[in-house]
Amino acid sequence: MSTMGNPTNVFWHECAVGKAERQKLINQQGCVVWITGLSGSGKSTLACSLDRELHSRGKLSYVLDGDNVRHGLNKNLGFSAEDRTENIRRVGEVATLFADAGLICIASLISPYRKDRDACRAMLTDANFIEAMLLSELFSVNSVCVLLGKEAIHIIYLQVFMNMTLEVCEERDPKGLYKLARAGKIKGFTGIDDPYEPPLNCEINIEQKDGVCPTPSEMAGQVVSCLDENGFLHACN
Ligand SMILES: Nc1ncnc2c1ncn2[C@@H]1O[C@H](COP(=O)(O)OS(=O)(=O)O)[C@@H](OP(=O)(O)O)[C@H]1O
Ligand SMILES: Nc1ncnc2c1ncn2[C@@H]1O[C@H](COP(=O)(O)OP(=O)(O)O)[C@@H](O)[C@H]1O
Repeated sequence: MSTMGNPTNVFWHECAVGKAERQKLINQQGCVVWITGLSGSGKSTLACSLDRELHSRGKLSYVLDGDNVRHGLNKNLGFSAEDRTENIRRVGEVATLFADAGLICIASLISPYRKDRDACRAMLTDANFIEAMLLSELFSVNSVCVLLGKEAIHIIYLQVFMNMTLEVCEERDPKGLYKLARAGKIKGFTGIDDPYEPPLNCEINIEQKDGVCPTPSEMAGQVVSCLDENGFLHACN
């Protein structure tokens, strides 16, 4: 019998404490900041800087970094298209749980394929969220919470694109992986002989200006501003 696919005879068990109660307890709204980009584009650097900035603002966050998750939860996965899809799916599911717990979950993975990122966005979206998004064009997210009730916004997903050229990433090459990939010693390396599909729908685009890359704290500032402007750093009363 297959263990994959939709489980049969398995039922959802509602717990005594709901998301709204958890959020109220820790005075913040759970959401996911999903950072995508080439190896060497600065995903981990931004994740750490953002984590530190949120911590200093009294917000509880947690980083799920591709490299780190592949040491444990996903250590049975490689870099085939199927394994990358499963890697993204699992991290998306874990990020959903963290956000449901009320944390700001920062996921930083190459996540090269659009369909996998879209599947995560969909995982973190439900009918209430879509309704909230429509209303949020008229009101701030906090107003939307009030209008729709505390449970209205279940989970929010913000995608950050590290929009760095392959040349910049290859020049950095802190782990020497591009060099190995160019020498044919790593097969299927993203950007070299495996595709990276840039987002069409990211909320935050981080790029060089006049050939200069924003500093780690400027990159974090850009994300914090977006979270703040959209009300995610305020309590949802
Ligand atoms: N073939 C291949 N392609 C890309 N990256 C590779 C590969 N082999 C190993 N690595 C190292 O794995 C890190 C990327 O892991 P991710 O989980 O983020 O990848 S993915 O989202 O499943 O594509 C990546 O880390 P970052 O450099 O931080 O992106 C690399 O260190
Ligand atoms: N904003 C930045 N400006 C200059 N160098 C950076 C910046 N962000 C990251 N780096 C450097 O680029 C390299 C790759 O960054 P890293 O965060 O490890 O990327 P990724 O996680 O996408 O592989 C590191 O040596 C890091 O110090």
